[in-house]
Amino acid sequence: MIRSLFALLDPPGRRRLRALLIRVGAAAVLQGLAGCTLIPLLGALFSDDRDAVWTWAAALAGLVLAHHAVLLRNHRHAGELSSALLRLLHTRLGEALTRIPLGWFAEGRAATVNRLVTKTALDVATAPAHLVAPVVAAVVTPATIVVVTLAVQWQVGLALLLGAPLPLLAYRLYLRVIERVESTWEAGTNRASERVLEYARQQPVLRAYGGGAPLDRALTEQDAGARSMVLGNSAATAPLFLALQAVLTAVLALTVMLALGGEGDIGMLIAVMVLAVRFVEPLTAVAEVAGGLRIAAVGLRRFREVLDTPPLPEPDRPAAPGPPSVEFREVDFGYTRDRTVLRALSFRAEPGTLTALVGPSGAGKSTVLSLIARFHDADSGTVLVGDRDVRELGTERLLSHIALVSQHPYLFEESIAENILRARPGAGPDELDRVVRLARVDEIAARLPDGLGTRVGEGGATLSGGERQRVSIARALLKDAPIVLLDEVTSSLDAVNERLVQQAVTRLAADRTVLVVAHRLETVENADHILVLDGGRITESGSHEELLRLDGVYSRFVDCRRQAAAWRLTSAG
Ligand SMILES: Nc1ncnc2c1ncn2[C@@H]1O[C@H](COP(=O)(O)OP(=O)(O)OP(=O)(O)O)[C@@H](O)[C@H]1O
Repeated sequence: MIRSLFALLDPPGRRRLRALLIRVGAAAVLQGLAGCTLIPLLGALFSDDRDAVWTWAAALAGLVLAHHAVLLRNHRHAGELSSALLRLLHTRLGEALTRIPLGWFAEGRAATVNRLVTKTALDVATAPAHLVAPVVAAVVTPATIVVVTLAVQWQVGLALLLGAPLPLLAYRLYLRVIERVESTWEAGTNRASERVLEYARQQPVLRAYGGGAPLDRALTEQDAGARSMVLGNSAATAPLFLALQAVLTAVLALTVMLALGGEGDIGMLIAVMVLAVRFVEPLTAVAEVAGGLRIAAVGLRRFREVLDTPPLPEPDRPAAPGPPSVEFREVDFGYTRDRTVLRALSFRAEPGTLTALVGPSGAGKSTVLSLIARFHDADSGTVLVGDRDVRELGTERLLSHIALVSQHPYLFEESIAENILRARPGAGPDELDRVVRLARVDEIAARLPDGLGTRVGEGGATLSGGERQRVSIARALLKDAPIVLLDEVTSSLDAVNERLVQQAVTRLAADRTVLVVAHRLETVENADHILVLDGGRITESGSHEELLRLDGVYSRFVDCRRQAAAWRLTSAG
């Protein structure tokens, strides 16, 4: 753990930790030496040498005072190191989150990040202050006592030396048990955090369909994990304390035998007995903090897993893209090694055209968009934007050329205007006005009490799905990127909203290269090029008329949409 802390810290932090360890070591030596002065002190007492008694009593008092003075300073320094470490962990995590491939966040990582920032960072940061000192003392103080005891009463010194591995073995066993129960508990706690977030956010769905069951299950699983953690902890602590008591009992028995056999004077033997107790004391203290130490070590490993997640490789000098085409050349991709989602996918979208992606659910349409925006890199083949490999453009330059409008756009808990201005914070009121009109957000603002200044709640909760998508289209219009990746809303919108969203999409598409995961017939019919995806492959491609003539998957898709539209018209009528 100390090694991992060193690896994590910056040079000043490393210097601080090194200085703290040296001072903690010095405090432990002073503690050991203070104990050892008992030998001459008790010897002087029993031989009635008053001068020597005062001298050794003064030495003992001096060592105890020095030990406490160093401890006091250590507490202050450990506290400073902890707060520096906490800041560093938060900063490093913040930096890592901006570098990690965007696809990483799609895999339910919100609870993990939340836990790292709140609990795990504290567990790790407080480790040097509360946990490292007992560990260092557990090694240095007994070592000092062994050295001195070997010098004055070698039999007892040897017994201490030979007995020391027993508690160490018990400690290793303890760590192994704790590691196993800790990881089950941690996984359960993470799952419970995710379900709690879901429970708080998705109350309408839960009330409509019932089903607090997943949360109940997750909490039960977490309880079971916590129970096995407590049970495992006490089961593994017992052998540790037993080992310590065994060493202590053996040493005390040996001392008594030596006394009865007339070896050494009585004062020294009593002092050695006291030293034997002091020998196990720091080891007992470390057993008490071992659980916390383990939790901090596991926390540090979790931090490292996130901090060491490799970012996508970035070019030294990002290339400049040409006219905004998008091309896939023989692209294979899978989220996991064992499942390929896109297979040998090839197509080209010319600049200024609209390409519609259609196909059954799970065909890989959204995955195509995520590879263009480089949320992930292709496993093989090449994705080109502006006739350049996206890997040569670098993520920052690539994303500056792309506007993304997702099916469920996220709006921040701020006003509509602030949400739109995120695309270009320096934009003036005229520009804001223009995109608001183009995306038909003016129609939303007119109905709201504070117009564009109305706050929209977490995630845009106070707006409808269609309204949220119009605000996000305005945001994309303000960004004015030459390439637009659009995932159309699948949920059925009312007729007015549908018409307004369609108008907004048409204006966004003008003069841009658009790739749209299309669910609306009107969008598909107007596309320059249609790609039909099935099972990660393009099974049909061409214009609307060409594909209808094939009488295949596309033609069935169109029939389906027409029936749905007719049904909606009939039911509206
Ligand atoms: N983050 C992810 N991790 C693992 N698998 C994923 C992930 N995202 C999508 N998939 C899987 O990849 C496949 C393609 O998903 P994708 O979302 O691209 O399909 P789609 O055609 O857009 O579907 P839909 O129309 O339902 O949105 C699916 O089988 C899906 O389960």
